[in-house]
Amino acid sequence: MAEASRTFHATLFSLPTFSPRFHFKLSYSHSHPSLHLKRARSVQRSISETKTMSLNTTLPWGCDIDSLENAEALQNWLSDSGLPPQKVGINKVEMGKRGLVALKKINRGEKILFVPPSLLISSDSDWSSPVAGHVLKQQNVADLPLLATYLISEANLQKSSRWSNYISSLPREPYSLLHWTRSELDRYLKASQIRLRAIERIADITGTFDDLRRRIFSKHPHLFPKEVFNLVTFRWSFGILLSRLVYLYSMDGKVALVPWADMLNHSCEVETYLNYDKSSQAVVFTTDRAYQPGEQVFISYGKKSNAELLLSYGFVPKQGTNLNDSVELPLSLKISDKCYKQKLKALMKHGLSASSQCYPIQISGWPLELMAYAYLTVSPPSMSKQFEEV
Ligand SMILES: C[S@@+](CC[C@H](N)C(=O)[O-])C[C@H]1O[C@@H](n2cnc3c(N)ncnc32)[C@H](O)[C@@H]1O
Repeated sequence: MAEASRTFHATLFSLPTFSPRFHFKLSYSHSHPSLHLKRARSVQRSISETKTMSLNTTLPWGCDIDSLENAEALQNWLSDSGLPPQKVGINKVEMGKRGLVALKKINRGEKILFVPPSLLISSDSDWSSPVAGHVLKQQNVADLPLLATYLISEANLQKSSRWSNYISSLPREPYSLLHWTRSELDRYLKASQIRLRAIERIADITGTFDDLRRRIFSKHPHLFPKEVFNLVTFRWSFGILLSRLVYLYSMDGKVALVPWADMLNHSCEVETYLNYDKSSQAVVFTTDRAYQPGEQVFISYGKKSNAELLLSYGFVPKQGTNLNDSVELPLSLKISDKCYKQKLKALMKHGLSASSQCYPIQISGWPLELMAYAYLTVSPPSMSKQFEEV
């Protein structure tokens, strides 16, 4: 297998998408999450202010999502390209800066959007520069790095790419921990597992880019000039993919960018996800509530903790609004326990160890396994016959 595919294996398996089915192992903070996430929210602003400067000068594509720049052009292009008339439109919103807002009354249980497959961007989309696509596919580059390269290649073509209007509407700087420096991660995510996952993710992306550069880009500089295909543009394209890709369960698990649908913001209160609807042959979602004209329409990006949302999407929901928020509690067996050996034997029978077993605690509850571990650790010697049952 190509090195790039291997390098990206880890990241692919923690890929966030707008789907509950891509709900991987949760990562929780050891310190009080609301404390450092509050800091993270404030640093998000100061970091994006400083970073936008350098990225603005480097990236000649995308837009500033604080404004509605390019939104009208996107909507016109989408309707010319087969998107049917919509009950929602892009507007400025309180949660998520830009979002989709109801233009008419939308009923509960109604399907909306209807994005046709011809508007989906996936690893099998046609390249405007077919030779570049062919070279990458010949080298068995995995889907995610392939898509990241595709996005840069099309972005660089500007008006000559068929995706020009879409790319112009993407954030020039996607909110993402990928843009945080190591000292910012260490400072603001101190003692949080998210810090390690963000460091790993940045290392994965850097490693994947280095591998592509060494094996492919440097050998075909006319197809992949380094002024265009570099770490800055890769961080941008991965930031876009990680915060916007959609997992389409009914399309055999295809992972794609879905223009228009990716303007929907997340709400912890809704339980509805994007999917391909075979009967309408389009990407839709079914509302789980009614919306009045002017109200922002939301989907769910999955049942994720605040830390996970910060890691993949660069935002933290308002304090106390996310019932899926969780913190990981480490439990361990004291070596000074009078029954250490017997208890360890009981734990090992269940594939557990004496040191630091971590369990998620949510507002709504905690796993039975946590209770069992805790019962065992506090059981007195008189209960030694029941250790294994616990
Ligand atoms: C799929 S895009 C949604 C559209 C995005 N607002 C835009 O203007 O391009 C995901 C990004 O939207 C923002 N977002 C989504 N839901 C949010 C929320 N509840 N609060 C704050 N930001 C949110 C985050 O920046 C996230 O990375």
